[in-house]
Amino acid sequence: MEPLFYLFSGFRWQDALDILLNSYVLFRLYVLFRGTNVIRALLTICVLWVAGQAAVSLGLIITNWAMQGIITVAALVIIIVFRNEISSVFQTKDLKSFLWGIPRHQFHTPLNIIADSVWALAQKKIGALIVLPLKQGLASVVQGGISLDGKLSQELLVSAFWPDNPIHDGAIVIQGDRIISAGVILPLSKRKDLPSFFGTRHRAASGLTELTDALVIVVSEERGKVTLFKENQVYDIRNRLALEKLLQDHAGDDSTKKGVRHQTIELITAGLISLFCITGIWLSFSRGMETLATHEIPVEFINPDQKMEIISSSASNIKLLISGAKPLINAIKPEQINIKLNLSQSVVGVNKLSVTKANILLPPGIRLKKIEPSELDITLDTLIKKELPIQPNWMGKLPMGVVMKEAKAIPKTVRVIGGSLALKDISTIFTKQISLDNLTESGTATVDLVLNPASLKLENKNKIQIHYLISKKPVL
Ligand SMILES: Nc1ncnc2c1ncn2[C@@H]1O[C@H](COP(=O)(O)OP(=O)(O)OP(=O)(O)O)[C@@H](O)[C@H]1O
Repeated sequence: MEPLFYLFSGFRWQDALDILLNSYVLFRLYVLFRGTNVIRALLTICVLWVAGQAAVSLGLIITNWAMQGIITVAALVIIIVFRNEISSVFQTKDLKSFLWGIPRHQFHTPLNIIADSVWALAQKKIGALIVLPLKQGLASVVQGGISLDGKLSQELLVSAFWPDNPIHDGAIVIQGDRIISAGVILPLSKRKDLPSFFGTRHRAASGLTELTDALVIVVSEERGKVTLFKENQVYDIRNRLALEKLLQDHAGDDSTKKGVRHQTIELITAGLISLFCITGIWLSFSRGMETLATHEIPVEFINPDQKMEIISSSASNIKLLISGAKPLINAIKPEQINIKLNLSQSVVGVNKLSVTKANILLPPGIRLKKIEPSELDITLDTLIKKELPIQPNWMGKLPMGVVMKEAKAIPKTVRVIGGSLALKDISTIFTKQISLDNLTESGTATVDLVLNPASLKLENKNKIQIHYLISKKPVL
C-alpha cells in the first residue's frame, strides 16, 4: 500500500485532468479504428513500448535502443501500409463522431434476404460478388468502390448486379443490414489449386478471403452456380438452406444479443485499458524522471510577542533538499516555498526552535528530503526604551593653529528602543564619524547615529546636529 501511496503522493488536480483527457483521446482512437487492421498494429506498438520500458527498468540498453528503433519504423510502416484504412476512417467521420458517440457495429444481418437474393441471382444467371466482412477491416486490401448506405433488401441487392446497372461490376460489401459500398475491386488470388473454370470473379473472392476473415459469395454468370469463399476454403453451394447455414456459422448464432453485450464489455475494457495505459505513462514520466534540487529559503517568523524582539538567529536561511518530477522541479519559483516558524511560545533569552515539515510549504507534487539546519537558536529580548546622551565621534586631527572650544549635540539625548539585554550596558550613543581634518572655523554638522547592535531603533528619526566652536590657538 505504501509504495502505491508514494507513487501517487503529491497527485494534483492537473494530473487527474491530464490523465483523463489523454485516456479519452486514446479511447476515441480505439473507437474510431476498432475493427480495422490499424488497431492491431497500434496494439503491437503499445506492447513494444511496454517491452522498451521494461528494458529501461532492467537496464538493458541495447534492447531498449532496438525497441525504440522498431517502434519508429513500425509507426512509419503503419502510416504507409494502412494509409487507405486511415484515410477511410477520417473521410467517413464528421467532427462530432470524432469527439463523441460510439458507432455500434450492426451485428444483425438479415441472412435470409442475402440467401434469397443470391438464389434469385443464380436462377437468373446474373453474376454477383458479395462480401460480408467479419472483424478485420478491408480498406487496406480493396480498391475503388462507391460508398453507399442502403438498407439491405432483395430488390436492391439483385438490381445492384443487374447488367445494366453502372455499379454491377466489382463487389458489394454488406455490413449489418446495410449495403455500405459497391463496385469494389478485390485482390486477385494467385492460388494454383483453384479450378481452371474459375475466372477473375472467383479469384477475386478467393484473394480477399486469403487476406481477411471476410466471407465472399460468388454467383457465376456463366454457370449460374453459387460458390462461397471463407478462410481459404471454397464451398460449392447446392441449395439455399446450405447457404443460409454457412452464413449463420459466419455471423455466429444469436449474434444480435451476444453482439451488443460483447460490444459493451469490449468498450468498457477499452476504456479501462486506456486509463491504465495513460496512468502508466504519467507515472513513468512523473516518477521516472524524479530529480533532486536544493533551495535556500529565508525563514519567516510569525506570531511574535509585540513587546519582544529577535536579537539574533543562528541562521536566517534554511537549505531544503527537495525531490519531484523534473518538469515540476524546474518550474519552481523560490516564492512558492515558505518556511514559517511560530514564535508565540518563545521566551526572553535563547529559544531552540525545530524546523519540521509542518513549518514548510511546498508546491504540490514536490517532496521534502532534507532540512538544514533542522534547529535554530533564536534569541529574544523584551523591548524597552532608554534615554541615551549623544556623543560626537570625532576622527582625524584639527588643522594646525586651531582648537575646538566646545561641541554640543542637538538634541542632547535620544530615546532608543531595543532589547533590555542589549541596552543594559549602553550608556552613550555615538554619531557616525565626523572628520576634524578640514575644520578651520565654527559650524554645524548634520550626522546620523550609529545603532549598535543593529536591532536598536530610534524613537524619533530626526537628524542630529553637532554645533562646534573653533578658535585660533593663541600664539605663545
Ligand atoms: N478484382 C476484381 N474485384 C471485383 N470484381 C471483379 C474483379 N475481377 C473481376 N471482377 C468481376 O468479375 C467479372 C468478370 O468475371 P469473369 O467472367 O472474369 O470471372 P468468372 O470467375 O469466370 O465468373 P463467371 O463465372 O461469372 O463468368 C467482372 O465483370 C467483374 O464484375
